[in-house]
Amino acid sequence: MSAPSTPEPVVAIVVAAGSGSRLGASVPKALVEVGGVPLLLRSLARLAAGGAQHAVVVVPPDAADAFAAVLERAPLPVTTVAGGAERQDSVAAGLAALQQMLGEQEVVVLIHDAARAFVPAEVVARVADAVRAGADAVIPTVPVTDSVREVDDDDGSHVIDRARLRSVQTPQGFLRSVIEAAHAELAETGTPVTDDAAAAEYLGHTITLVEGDRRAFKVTEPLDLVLAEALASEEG
Ligand SMILES: Nc1ccn([C@@H]2O[C@H](COP(=O)(O)OP(=O)(O)OP(=O)(O)O)[C@@H](O)[C@H]2O)c(=O)n1
Ligand SMILES: C[C@](O)(CO)[C@H](O)COP(=O)(O)O
Repeated sequence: MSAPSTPEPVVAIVVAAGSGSRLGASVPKALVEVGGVPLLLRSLARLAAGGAQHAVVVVPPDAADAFAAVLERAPLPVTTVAGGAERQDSVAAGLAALQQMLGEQEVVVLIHDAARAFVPAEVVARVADAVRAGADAVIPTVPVTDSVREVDDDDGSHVIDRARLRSVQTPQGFLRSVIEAAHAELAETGTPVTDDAAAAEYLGHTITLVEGDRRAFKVTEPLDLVLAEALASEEG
């Protein structure tokens, strides 16, 4: 009888290098405090509670000191690396840092937006479990609740069946070998994507959808902070 295989460790890449121009705060969005706690630390706590053992935090190159000061309070071991101009560049920087840390060791990688600071730990665990169960690429999604129309070239529009639509959240989970190869291919071909599942799909991998949660919303605009503050005070 062969010994049971050891499950791969879970490492998070938390992209926090965006400026948050739509939020319009005086500090990078990941450092904006909600209930007195920066969004970045809230995200890290959720990832740790969901099973992440280490995090690579991708930070804005011009704010490294401010991030280092906040990360002294991180709830799990972290490595920091400077991000790039687009989210995709920041993910690539995080993957390169993982390569430096781990060589070729296979791990489950959870790629998460720092701005999705209230993602429940159960969603994090659900994504990691699906990767461990053999899925190539796993994303949490929620149904779309508005009616949706697509604008046509002639200024008209037509309705889209929302029953078939899903909003995509993070963390998105992959075996490291899968997402590293995908991002390398995108860089080679200069192909832009808005999320990492699209990167994996570009290489032909199947995307597995798991149940997300409305609380994993992305803090993007000032109104989102109202909901964030309400969730923070509900938690105490
Ligand atoms: N060059 C970039 C751009 C975005 N992000 C990160 O990717 C996540 C999703 O991006 P978004 O929330 O849209 O953040 P911003 O790009 O900062 O927002 P905006 O477009 O309003 O400037 C965020 O956690 C953000 O910090 C990043 O690491 N590097
Ligand atoms: C990855 C993502 O959160 C999935 O919804 C999203 O694509 C990133 O946000 P952005 O506003 O497109 O940068």
